[in-house]
Amino acid sequence: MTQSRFDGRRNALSAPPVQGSRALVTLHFRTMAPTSDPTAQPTPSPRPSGSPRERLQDARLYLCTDARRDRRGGLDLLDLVRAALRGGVDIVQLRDRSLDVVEELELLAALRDLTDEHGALLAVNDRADVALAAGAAVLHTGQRDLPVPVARDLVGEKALLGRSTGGGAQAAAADADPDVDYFCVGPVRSTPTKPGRAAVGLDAVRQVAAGQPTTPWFAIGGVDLQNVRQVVEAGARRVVVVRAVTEAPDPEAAARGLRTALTRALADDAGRTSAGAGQA
Ligand SMILES: Cc1ncc(COP(=O)(O)OP(=O)(O)O)c(N)n1
Ligand SMILES: Cc1nc(C(=O)O)sc1CCOP(=O)(O)O
Ligand SMILES: [Mg+2]
Repeated sequence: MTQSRFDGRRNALSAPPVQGSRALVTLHFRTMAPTSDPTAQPTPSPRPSGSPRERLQDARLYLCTDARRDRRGGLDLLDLVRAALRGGVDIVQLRDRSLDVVEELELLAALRDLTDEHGALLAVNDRADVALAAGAAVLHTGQRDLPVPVARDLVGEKALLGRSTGGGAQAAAADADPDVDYFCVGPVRSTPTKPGRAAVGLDAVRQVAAGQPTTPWFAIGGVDLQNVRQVVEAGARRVVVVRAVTEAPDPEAAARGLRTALTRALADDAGRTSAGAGQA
């Protein structure tokens, strides 16, 4: 596992962190050890280079994961994320409220090395200060988190802002907001990963797709290999998953399988209908 330790100094080797109009946080990290497994085979990245906003346009598969402190008998966090990236994940979010800020920043520093190596995007959940400190490309907020204008003011213009919605008016508002770079629609199915949140169902996905949003959007909640085609047929072009990768016995194979299924379903759907043409 990569060892990244907080030392309060700027990492001269890394790209400068995204700066907000109000630079509340000036903490930076220095990577203390090689970031990749020297025995691992290099994986050619199919992902395009370009700005984070350009890469978001091409993103299809987004992984949220907790810190895997108990490992559940499987891979630790960095091995899991490395496997998921090899399998074709485009965006990785660390979502774990049990972490204190120092722990979260240490893990984010290591995750940033990994996502950078793979041309993927790193996302921080909820906290603008942590996103800034980690130099993450993406801050994701929900309906009960920082309001979008406040989040934008804190993280600055370069950062990508993601927003959770339950579809309907929330999705329409997110799509109309120029500060929202992407939004999510869910939970498509009820999920133990988000207890207490009622499923919005595939109808909500269909309704959002029918509105032909211009902002990139993802379906989330209970998405897996078995139902990803249905989700695409309902109009989604991108998906977020948690358990489908984090609880898989082979997370790399799981991510690759999802990616392949998504790509095939998208190609078939595009062949069946032109309604998807021009959709974000
Ligand atoms: C990519 C992505 N989509 C949705 C969520 C959920 O956000 P939120 O509703 O704020 O709930 P928490 O994750 O904060 O519990 C997300 N985090 N990421
Ligand atoms: C983190 C999260 N947000 C949701 C939303 O609807 O906003 S659903 C969800 C959990 C998705 O987990 P899984 O893929 O394991 O079902
Ligand atoms: Mg949140």
